[in-house]
Amino acid sequence: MRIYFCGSIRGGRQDLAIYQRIVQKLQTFGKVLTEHVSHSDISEKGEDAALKGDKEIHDRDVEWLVTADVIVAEVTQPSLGVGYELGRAVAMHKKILCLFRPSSGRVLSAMIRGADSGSQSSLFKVQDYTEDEVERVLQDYFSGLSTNTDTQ
Ligand SMILES: O=c1[nH]c(=O)n([C@H]2C[C@H](O)[C@@H](COP(=O)(O)O)O2)cc1CO
Repeated sequence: MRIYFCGSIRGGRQDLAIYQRIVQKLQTFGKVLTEHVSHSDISEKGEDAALKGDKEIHDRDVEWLVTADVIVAEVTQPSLGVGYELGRAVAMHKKILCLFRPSSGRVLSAMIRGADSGSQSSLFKVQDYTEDEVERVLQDYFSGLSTNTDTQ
């Protein structure tokens, strides 16, 4: 399973510790293409622009999106890049899980929450969670995916 993880970089790195827990758990389900999003040496300046220009970062990430089986996004810290990735992934008809922590005091964008039709079969899911339950929430989502695959 190829998993594309989205998390804020230039939007702010405040949630880095939770990104690390998410990526660690995702690695038990498959290959995380964007593991670097959880690296503590990537600041809010982004990946080393001298090594990789913005165009290279964009083109590489869109290519990874194309090959991904599932997208998991932590959307509590608002990020233009994450919003863009999600819009592109919707257009590609990918399975998407967005994770949001209401305890942050923020209200999630209607363009993200409203993309979840609420139906069982929706490809786009928004899940509210608290930090202590993040591994369980991921476990439940991925168990559901394999059950669906088994019955297809
Ligand atoms: O250096 C980068 N590398 C990179 O892979 N990204 C991608 C992955 C993240 O899910 C998303 C973060 O966007 P932003 O930087 O606008 O918060 O964009 C974004 C940047 C910097 O914008």
